[in-house]
Amino acid sequence: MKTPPAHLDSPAGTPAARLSARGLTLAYDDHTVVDSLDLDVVENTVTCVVGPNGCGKSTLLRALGRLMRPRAGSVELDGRDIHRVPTRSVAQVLGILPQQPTAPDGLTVGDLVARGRHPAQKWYRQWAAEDRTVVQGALERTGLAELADTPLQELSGGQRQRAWISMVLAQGTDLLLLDEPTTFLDLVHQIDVLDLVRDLNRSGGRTVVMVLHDLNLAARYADTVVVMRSGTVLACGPPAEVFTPELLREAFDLEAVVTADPVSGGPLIVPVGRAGGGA
Ligand SMILES: Nc1ncnc2c1ncn2[C@@H]1O[C@H](COP(=O)(O)OP(=O)(O)OP(=O)(O)O)[C@@H](O)[C@H]1O
Repeated sequence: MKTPPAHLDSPAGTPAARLSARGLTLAYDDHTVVDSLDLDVVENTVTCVVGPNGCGKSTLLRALGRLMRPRAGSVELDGRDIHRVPTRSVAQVLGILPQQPTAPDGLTVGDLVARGRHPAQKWYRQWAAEDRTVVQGALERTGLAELADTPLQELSGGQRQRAWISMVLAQGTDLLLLDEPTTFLDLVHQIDVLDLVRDLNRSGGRTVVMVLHDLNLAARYADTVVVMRSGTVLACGPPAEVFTPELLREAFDLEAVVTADPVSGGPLIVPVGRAGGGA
């Protein structure tokens, strides 16, 4: 994939939006899923949230994206409780790709990506040449330009995932929250998407928080890894410091060898088996 065009960058000269969680508790009915969690997302970096199934990663991401109200504590955007910030203002700085996004039947790829522009549009300006350029740039950036007129339901899982990523890109926000952006993607497209995310961060100034299951991809692409277990943060820091055999045992019940990734020089996790030798 190519370097992101300038119009997909964050607005020049504007300070990056700050996102944090303070004593965040999230629950579904009486089931507490995230418990008194504190997190400061460092601006202009890539943060990967990892952890075993069901530990609360998606729930945390949804709350960070204002899709869920906390039971206690808060999510703060630039120091303000995110639920006190108007929806449109949030959408202008924060784009979220949930785990299982849904779209109405018949929507084409181009229509979906164009929807990403809505928060950027002013009441007096419905659709401008700039919006068209941004949508086209986002489609090209994810290799979908030729499928712009294709209905979403006719795409493969991987193509559909890239269409949603294009929509979030077209939103042009400072902050990108991505839940499993590599779901359904083959290995080459996984690397393409994560290279794109890194480009958007490195040359586009975006702050990225993404949930990833693949620890080695997290090790390669994250500046900071947040390791969750049972709704709390077990460890947070650079992958080389966080991914130790002890931590992997504690967080994932995984016995693993941690060696050097011959490509990135960062940690490479080689699973051995379940810690304790159980089935
Ligand atoms: N909409 C919901 N209603 C009720 N319970 C939910 C809902 N969504 C998630 N849960 C529960 O909350 C817990 C955390 O789920 P969550 O999806 O946040 O975990 P996760 O770490 O993202 O998991 P995975 O790695 O499997 O995607 C699980 O026990 C799950 O069953």
